[in-house]
Amino acid sequence: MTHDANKRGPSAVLIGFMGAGKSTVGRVLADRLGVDFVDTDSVIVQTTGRSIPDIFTTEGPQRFREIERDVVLDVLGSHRGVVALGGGAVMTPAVEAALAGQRVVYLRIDADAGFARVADSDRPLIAGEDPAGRYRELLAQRDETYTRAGAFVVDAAAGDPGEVADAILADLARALVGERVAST
Ligand SMILES: Nc1ncnc2c1ncn2[C@@H]1O[C@H](COP(=O)(O)OP(=O)(O)O)[C@@H](O)[C@H]1O
Ligand SMILES: O=C(O)C1=C[C@@H](OP(=O)(O)O)[C@@H](O)[C@H](O)C1
Ligand SMILES: [Mg+2]
Repeated sequence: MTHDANKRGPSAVLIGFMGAGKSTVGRVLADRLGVDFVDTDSVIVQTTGRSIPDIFTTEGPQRFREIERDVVLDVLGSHRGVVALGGGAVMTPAVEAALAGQRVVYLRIDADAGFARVADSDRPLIAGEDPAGRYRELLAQRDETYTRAGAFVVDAAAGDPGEVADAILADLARALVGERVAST
């Protein structure tokens, strides 16, 4: 999906799987751009007053996706800075549709590197049996959607979070130059 230079929306929306660094890199990117940063998982925690694992356990994954969809659509419609989505948000069709034409950055990570980053975390989708296998399987299922939704694809393991943010900035700058050339 390419982005539409004339469409209003966030400066950039980061998508990709758990551990890609959306939350970490997104904050650095926002600092560098001098704009606000919103992580939709943090908004979910703030608005519900509950942790993500708690919502998954007590309400179930489907209800989590509904809450997530409402928060993400609200943020995409109102926030002009950098947005980091939760890894599964794009799998909700209404979210993927809302991302059309936006400056969407797919932070791509391979299964080994990504799992190593989140193996010790409390992410509910890898809380059961065979977390490494589950991680690999889910990533394989989602890669096509991430690729379709992302206007830019950036290697999430290209360096430390600052270096990944710089790689995103370089891509955004190249696109900006392309837009100016196209409009002259
Ligand atoms: N470029 C990077 N290099 C090394 N570690 C990273 C990088 N980006 C993120 N991390 C680490 O990986 C873990 C997951 O990062 P996070 O930003 O929560 O990912 P996501 O939001 O995509 O799930 C955190 O411990 C974070 O510090
Ligand atoms: O991939 C997913 O379905 C999820 C990713 C998590 O966010 P991060 O991608 O920021 O880890 C969080 O939204 C929740 O645990 C579900
Ligand atoms: Mg995150």
